[in-house]
Amino acid sequence: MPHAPSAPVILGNEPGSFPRSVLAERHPAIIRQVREAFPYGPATHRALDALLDSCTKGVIEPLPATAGDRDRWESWGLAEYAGRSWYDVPWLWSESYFYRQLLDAVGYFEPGPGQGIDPFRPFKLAELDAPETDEELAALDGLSTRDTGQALLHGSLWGNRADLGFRLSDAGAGTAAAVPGLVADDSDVLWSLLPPSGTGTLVLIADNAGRELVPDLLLIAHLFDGGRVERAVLHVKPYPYYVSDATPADVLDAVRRLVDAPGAAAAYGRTLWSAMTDGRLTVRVHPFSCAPLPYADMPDDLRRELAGAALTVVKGDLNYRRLVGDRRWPPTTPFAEVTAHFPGPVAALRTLKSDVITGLDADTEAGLVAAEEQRWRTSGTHALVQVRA
Ligand SMILES: O=P(O)(O)OC[C@H]1O[C@](O)(CO)[C@@H](O)[C@@H]1O
Repeated sequence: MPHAPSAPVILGNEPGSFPRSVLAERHPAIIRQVREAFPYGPATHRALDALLDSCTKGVIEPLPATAGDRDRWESWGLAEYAGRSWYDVPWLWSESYFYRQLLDAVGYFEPGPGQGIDPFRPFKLAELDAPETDEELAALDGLSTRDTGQALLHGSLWGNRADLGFRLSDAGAGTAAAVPGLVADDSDVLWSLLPPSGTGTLVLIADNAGRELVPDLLLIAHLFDGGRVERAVLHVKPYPYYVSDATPADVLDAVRRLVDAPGAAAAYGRTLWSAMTDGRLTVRVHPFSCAPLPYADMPDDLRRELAGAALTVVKGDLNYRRLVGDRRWPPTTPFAEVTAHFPGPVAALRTLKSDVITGLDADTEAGLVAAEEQRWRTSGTHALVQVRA
């Protein structure tokens, strides 16, 4: 068996690093934002205070004995990491566990008034209702048939920039013009895996709701309309995660937003509506979608499902980190090598919002470093389409 490539796992403890700033600054900001989202009662405020204390000054706490997913989390690393500093464990793990603990603080999992209430819903709905969303949908009316596929692929790709958590630390991120900064572009290979008259299944592992999920859905509708796929499976998160990650409720809100829109957007919405109604488009929530682990560790049932897809499209920065492994790879490490574990053809569509990168050619890396030192890795102004057929 060929030997799998490796590189150091990213932790949160390096002074001045991006991961450290997420743990030390972004997570407290998210707690503040959630605190103000709803008129929570005193017990929730106390629980949020305790989480703030734990994640800034304390250690990783276990889940309550009543938590239905406690065993799962123990096997995902909690047994090993409880009692350790949030900064000293893999950053992928500590970020993911932060969101699990945040939901605990607002009573998301326990019977009571907070059960099932998405603490991020006000921000997601505001984005879906924003005038920018109207403008993006109106632009569909002007697309020429010849370019539609590529335009929708780019819409889905750059939609990943509109990430609510990301905007907490970069106020201009959602509005600045997208630099035409594709650092890798395998879109020809992607289209070759989805030929017209395709009879296969597309799996799309979604990332953010709102202005990312809408273009993801438009892309899926386009693939149905063009006969490039027979079925599509949209994987979303089983519970609110990373502020804006899509859940099943967000999918329904987005499809309704489309069917209620004027012009071409409504036609795409109707394609999706009927595909959902007759079962060609299904929404899946797999527990592993919120796991703090790389996809190399995916469970067998998910592995079997993805093995049967004509293509799995993996959206966004976090999913990229999970796909290639959240490690300090030399940027020229081949994408095909770090995704060799994946059970079928896979495409990553991602704007660059964290240090992890693979699959660059040496000239591209040198050009980016010369122009921006290392800022291109996290600024969200560059993007990639990488495919392993
Ligand atoms: O929504 P996306 O594209 O997965 O981005 C979320 C990103 O937020 C961060 O976790 C930082 O909070 C990124 O590094 C991460 O990967």
